Amino acid sequence: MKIAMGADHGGYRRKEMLKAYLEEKGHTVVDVGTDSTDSVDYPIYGKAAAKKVADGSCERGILICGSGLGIGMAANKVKGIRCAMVSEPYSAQLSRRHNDANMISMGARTIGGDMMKEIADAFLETDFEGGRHARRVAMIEEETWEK
Ligand SMILES: O=C(CO)[C@H](O)[C@H](O)[C@H](O)COP(=O)(O)O
Repeated sequence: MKIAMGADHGGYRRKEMLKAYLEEKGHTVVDVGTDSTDSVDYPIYGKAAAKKVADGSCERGILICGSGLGIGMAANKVKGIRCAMVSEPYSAQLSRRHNDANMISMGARTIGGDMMKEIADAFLETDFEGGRHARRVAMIEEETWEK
């Protein structure tokens, strides 16, 4: 699978580790940076990776910052992106089964490396169930929505 990856300085080392793991498993990673632990602004990398997923050049995206929160919020501002902020594999699996998430974000300051690998595997190996969930995902994607 072709996967967009992005991180800020807080997530840089984990991104490198996870990129190597995913490439070893046969995935292709499109790395939008950052490329060091020098301080940067996470929205740049969250949005850059999200655009790769939104324009179809990557099938999924994985983001890492200090908490996993801000970089995921930034990604979700890009139309067509459903980025789930996750910290364990079951939520990653459900984000695919029920929400058709096309990106996840994780926190390097809260999640260990081995757990990140398990989360990434769950995210990448789980299919969307469709059915009633497709209706709900379509509602998320509506431009305007009234109760
Ligand atoms: O999600 C974040 C912010 O909402 C991330 O944790 C950032 O990595 C964090 O804000 C970076 O903080 P720093 O003190 O500038 O390293």
